[in-house]
Amino acid sequence: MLVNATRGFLWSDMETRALLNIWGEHDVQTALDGNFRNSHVYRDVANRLCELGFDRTPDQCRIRVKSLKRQYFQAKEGSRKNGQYHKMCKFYDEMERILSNRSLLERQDIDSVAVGGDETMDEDAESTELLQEAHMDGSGECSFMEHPVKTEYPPCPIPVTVGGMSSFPTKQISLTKTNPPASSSSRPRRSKKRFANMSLEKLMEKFLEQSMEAEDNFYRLEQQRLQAEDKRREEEHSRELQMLQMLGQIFNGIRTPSTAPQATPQPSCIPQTNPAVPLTRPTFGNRNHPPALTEFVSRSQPAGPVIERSFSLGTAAVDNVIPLVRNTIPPLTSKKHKGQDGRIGIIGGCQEYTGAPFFAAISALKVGADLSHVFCTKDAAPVIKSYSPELIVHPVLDSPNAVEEMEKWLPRLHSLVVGPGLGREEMLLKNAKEIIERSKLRGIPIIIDADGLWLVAKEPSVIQGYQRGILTPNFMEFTRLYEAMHHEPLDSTDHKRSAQQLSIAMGHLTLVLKGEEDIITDGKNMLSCSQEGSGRRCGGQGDLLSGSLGVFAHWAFSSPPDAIKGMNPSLVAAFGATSLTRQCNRQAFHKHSRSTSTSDMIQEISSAFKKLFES
Ligand SMILES: NC(=O)C1=CN([C@@H]2O[C@H](COP(=O)(O)OP(=O)(O)OC[C@H]3O[C@@H](n4cnc5c(N)ncnc54)[C@H](OP(=O)(O)O)[C@@H]3O)[C@@H](O)[C@H]2O)[C@@H](O)CC1
Ligand SMILES: Nc1ncnc2c1ncn2[C@@H]1O[C@H](COP(=O)(O)OP(=O)(O)OP(=O)(O)O)[C@@H](O)[C@H]1O
Repeated sequence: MLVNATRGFLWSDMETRALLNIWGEHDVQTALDGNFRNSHVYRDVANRLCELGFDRTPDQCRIRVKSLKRQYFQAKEGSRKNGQYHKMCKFYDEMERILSNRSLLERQDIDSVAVGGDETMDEDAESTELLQEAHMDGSGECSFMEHPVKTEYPPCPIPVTVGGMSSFPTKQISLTKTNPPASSSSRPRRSKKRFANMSLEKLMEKFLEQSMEAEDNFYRLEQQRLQAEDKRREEEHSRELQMLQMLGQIFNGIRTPSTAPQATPQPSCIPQTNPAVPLTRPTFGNRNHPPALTEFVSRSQPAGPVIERSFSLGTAAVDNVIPLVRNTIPPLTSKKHKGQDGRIGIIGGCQEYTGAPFFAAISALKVGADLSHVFCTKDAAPVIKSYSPELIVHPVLDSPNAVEEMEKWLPRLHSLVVGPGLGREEMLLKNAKEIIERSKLRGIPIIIDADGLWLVAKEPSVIQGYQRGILTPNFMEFTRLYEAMHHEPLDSTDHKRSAQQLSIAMGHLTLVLKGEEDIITDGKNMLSCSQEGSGRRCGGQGDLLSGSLGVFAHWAFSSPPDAIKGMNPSLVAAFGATSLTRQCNRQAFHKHSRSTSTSDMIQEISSAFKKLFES
């Protein structure tokens, strides 16, 4: 889902930051280096931006980057003179970070690279041109007098749809007229005279001030337009929900007794040593499916049109899912280096809970990640570290600059698991929220579990609509989320329907409702994993699931779409992780029966993985 439709030349700050994050990636910069033609690189940039929900063409990305570089180089040049101009480039710090290495190279290349106005010129040539434009020569003549600086605004008024906002300040319109680079012969002489007595710095300062003012106006208007759009979308969304609920009620009303859900829980498939003391947790609601290994649910019974449509999209054969998971698993070859098969981050671990982040992190390693990082509080770190020398433990979650400390690692992480053992302290939840926001900008798959779901119940917008987000609630957490989103008690007779409704309300986020059967849905398709486990419900099984899901999610999102037959990568990953968790539970139970603990299950990851995905 696109969070942001194309808006021509107007770029919001969020969109620009996302673009800069992608453009600043090492692989993008390397691809741009020394490539005369860069259209394929910008195609890739536009694709990645699209994955974050921003719809931009490769050309728009390239022009935006070019414009940002121009602003940066001008500000940098100005800054060299009086230390003030850098404040006038909104994204100065970001550009500085990205270009600090490149600019040296580019400066050396100035003489060797051809300068031209061609928009398809290669990256180095663009930078050279930008540097030259920003450069003021020794005679005191500013080069931008010769080549008036192009702003990112178009040469015509901007169409704004929100009422009362169609006219722009005259200053802004006059600025747009400086857009086309005029040749020195066609430049009006008058303007040169008018500026002749002004000092160079004053002139530049004036120009930049006007640019900033114009830019601010655009952003203000754009923000108003977006707010209006958001409001409209929210209204539409709540109308849809109302419809869905009404249809659900109608559907419940017309269901015949033979198709009504049966509330009687099915017994566990594993024989229990003492039937008088059942080991199974009481189940909630309908549990009436064949004892198949897996089930790809496609509803054919009468349902309201909305539900019917949603389910009709998801029809795949049961046996197709495990092979798809297999297709995502990277081969073990001697050609790879450490880290390539997965660097997973776990956000969680506080004074009370040190086991949960450990279980999640070590499970990620055992499934096949190369590196597993835990970001926890200061007092939890030595404890977690003492469990295993294999984990990289960062005691930063409660530090004053926690977000910056964690953000430093984001470019290196392939996926993030937020919540195991996080606790519910306000400050920790705030830091977790901020790091989720920043990870979203980078397109990192984010799995939210345990206390992370507490945060989502309080502030759903933190993850709502993010297509690489996966929620893994147990029944309690699910109820909390459902009621927060729907403002009414959960009807626990039909888990699948409720899970679908919640996924839709969360913007088609993938949801794994854990329980006697694990229900996986993105609101359109539904998978159910009822692989035989056991009746043993020791704490920490959910952590094993979320940690391994971090790895499967990274693999699934890095696989080409045809490897997973076009299926949503989150669904494939979730199916892999739930099958594995249940298989571990089953194997551990065979060895340890009632004493089975999560550590015993973790011991089984290797053979369970082999059995499910490599045999
Ligand atoms: N070794 C460690 O360090 C571990 C640490 N952990 C960490 O602990 C933190 C808190 O997590 P949490 O799940 O205990 O908290 P919360 O959501 O308040 O639920 C508790 C309440 O919900 C209920 N309940 C639970 N499941 C249910 C179900 N399926 N169906 C129905 N009811 C269910 C249950 O009700 P009861 O049966 O007790 O009446 C109970 O009252 C979190 O950070 C987590 O990661 C764990 O990972 C374990 C290993
Ligand atoms: N009633 C059940 N029958 C069989 N398996 C179950 C049942 N409930 C949970 N499971 C298995 O345990 C896994 C974890 O679910 P659980 O409800 O224990 O999560 P959790 O409460 O979040 O765990 P944690 O203790 O780590 O917080 C599920 O994915 C499923 O495989």
